[in-house]
Amino acid sequence: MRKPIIAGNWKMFKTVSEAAAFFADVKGKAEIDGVEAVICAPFTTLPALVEAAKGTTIAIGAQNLHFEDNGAFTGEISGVMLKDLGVQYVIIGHSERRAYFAESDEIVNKKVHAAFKHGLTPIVCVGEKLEEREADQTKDVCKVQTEAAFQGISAAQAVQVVIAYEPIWAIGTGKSSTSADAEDVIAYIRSVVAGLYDAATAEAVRIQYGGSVKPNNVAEYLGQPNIDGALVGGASLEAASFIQLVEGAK
Ligand SMILES: O=C[C@H](O)COP(=O)(O)O
Repeated sequence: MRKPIIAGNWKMFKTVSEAAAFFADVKGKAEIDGVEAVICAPFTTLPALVEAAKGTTIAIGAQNLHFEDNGAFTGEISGVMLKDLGVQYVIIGHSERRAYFAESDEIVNKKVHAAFKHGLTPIVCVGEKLEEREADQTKDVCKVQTEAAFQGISAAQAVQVVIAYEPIWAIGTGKSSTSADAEDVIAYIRSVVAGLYDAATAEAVRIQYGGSVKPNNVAEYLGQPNIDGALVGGASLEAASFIQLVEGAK
């Protein structure tokens, strides 16, 4: 039985005081039996959030990490540093990182290895561009990205990975994939994982949908047999909305 997981991706939003105020508002309310709630926040807010989350069921995640432990990589943050803070999750390979920071499938894979090396749970993003969707390449793109991300990852590690299927054309646009389309692609991604490992491993992996998920559509996605949660950008920024998203995943 896969536990539903709602992860907020704040992207480049919120100061430390804004993050603290948000957490005070969701504490207790976004803690719902049977649903895992995660907040993936900017690096600067992580120490305060990790501290605030102590004793709660809300997990804190980062939005990126470097694949090396340390070194001359100006501006980067490593898994060692995130683990040291008490961070539990890390988003890897978000389409914005792939598009604006030239993250290749190979880099994504190195980052997945780095996350496991430091006991962080990766949320690995895959998904197609609009032109790839229109060219009927959605499943091919997701297959290539998924297989690359899992390269060299053991079955014992694979079951811990959270995959986020995010069609790029649906991110921040208000144009969400239909729940049936998202289910179709996510079921396919699960079959790709089965091909890499086995049916039991694929059954255990949690796969989220992401792309214009809102409180009013989250339950529809989560109602699909293969959709185990959501990675949410815009609608995760307001406390009331984040609480509704977690409630909607029950
Ligand atoms: O990581 C989250 C996704 O990019 C979705 O963002 P959105 O919910 O604002 O469309």
